[in-house]
Amino acid sequence: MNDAAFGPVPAVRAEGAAPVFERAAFVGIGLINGSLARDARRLGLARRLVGSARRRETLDQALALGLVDEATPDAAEAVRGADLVVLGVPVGACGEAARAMAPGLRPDAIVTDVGSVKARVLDLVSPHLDMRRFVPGHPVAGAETSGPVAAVEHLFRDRWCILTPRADADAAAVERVAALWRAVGSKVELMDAAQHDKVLAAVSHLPHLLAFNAVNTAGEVEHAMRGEVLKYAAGGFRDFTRIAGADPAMWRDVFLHNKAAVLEMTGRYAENLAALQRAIRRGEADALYERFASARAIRRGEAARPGGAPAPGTP
Ligand SMILES: NC(=O)c1ccc[n+]([C@@H]2O[C@H](COP(=O)([O-])OP(=O)(O)OC[C@H]3O[C@@H](n4cnc5c(N)ncnc54)[C@H](O)[C@@H]3O)[C@@H](O)[C@H]2O)c1
Ligand SMILES: O=C(O)C(=O)C[C@]1(C(=O)O)C=C[C@@H](O)C=C1
Repeated sequence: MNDAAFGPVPAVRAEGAAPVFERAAFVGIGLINGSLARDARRLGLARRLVGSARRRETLDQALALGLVDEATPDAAEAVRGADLVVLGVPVGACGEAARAMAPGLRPDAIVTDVGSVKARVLDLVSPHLDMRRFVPGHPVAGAETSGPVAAVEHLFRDRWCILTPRADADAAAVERVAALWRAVGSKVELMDAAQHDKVLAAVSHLPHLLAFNAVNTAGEVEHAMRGEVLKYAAGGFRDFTRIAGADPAMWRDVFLHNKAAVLEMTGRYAENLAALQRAIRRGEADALYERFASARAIRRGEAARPGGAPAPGTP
C-alpha cells in the first residue's frame, strides 16, 4: 500500500525532549491505551503506570501483561496523583468516565483521550473537566482487535496523531501531549474537532460501515441460498472486510456520536454508487473504466483527487 496517497498535509516533526510523567493513569486499558502504556514503559515516559477498567478480568490481564503497575476499577482512585490521564474508552462512555474520575483529579493534571470522534467527546467531558487542561487526541492507528491482550508496542510509529484542542486550551498542556505522541513515533497534527470528524468519517468511519454491511450482506445471501457462500471468500473479500472484525460497541458509539459527518459521507457514497449502478445497467463501459481508473490512481497516489486537490508529492 502506498500510504503517501492517504496522508493529509505533512506534519512538522518538532524537536525536543520526550516528556516524562510521574504517574500516568489510563482510564480504560484496551488496545489503544494498552499499546500506549507499553510504549510509555519501554521509552521511560512515565515513572508509574496505573490502569482502570470496569471488569476485574481486564484489570488482571493488564497487570499480568505488565502494561501497568497498579490497576483499580475506581477511576477516581486511578487518577489520584496522576500528572497525565488518558481516557481510552468507547467515545459514548467518555462523559461518564470523566465524571467518575473527576473527584480524584489533580488540578494541574493534563487529561487527554484517544477517541475516534472528537467534537462530541469535547461536549461529553466538558461538564466534568477543566477544559484548559484537556487535550483531545486521536491516534489514527489501530486494529480490529481489542482488550489488553491486543496491546502491542510500536502501534503508533509513523502514524498520524490528531489533536483537537479548544482555543482556550493551555498551550503547554497541548505541547506536552504532542511531545508524548511524537515520543512514541507519531506525526502530530493540530486540527479543528469538526474538521477531524469529517475527515475521519470519509477515511475511517465510512469504510467500517461498508465492511460491516458487506459481511452481513454475504451472510444473508448464504442464508437465502441455503448453501455455503462465505467459505469461498478469497483475498478481495478478506482484505476489504478485515475491519468488520472490530468491536461492535466501539463502532456503535462512533456512528452515534459522529452522526452528521457520517450521514454526509454515506450520502456522497450513495450518489457515487447510484452512478455506478446506472453505468452497469446501461452497459457504459467507458464510464465504468474511468471511475475505476480514477480510484486506482488516487489509491496509488498518482492522481489529482476529484475536486482538484493534488495527491501529496505532486508538484
Ligand atoms: N480500535 C482502534 O483501532 C482504535 C484506533 C484509534 C482510536 N480508537 C479509540 O480508542 C478508544 C478505545 O478503543 P480500544 O480499541 O482501545 O477499545 P478496547 O475495547 O480495546 O478497550 C476499551 C476499554 O474501555 C473499557 N470500556 C468499555 N466500555 C466501557 C464503558 N461503557 N465504560 C467504561 N469503560 C468501558 C474496557 O474495559 C477497556 O478497558 C475508543 O474511543 C476508540 O474509538 C480505537
Ligand atoms: O487498522 C485498523 O484496523 C483500523 O481500523 C484502525 C482505524 C482506521 O484506520 O480506521 C480505526 C479507528 C480509528 O479511530 C483509527 C484507526
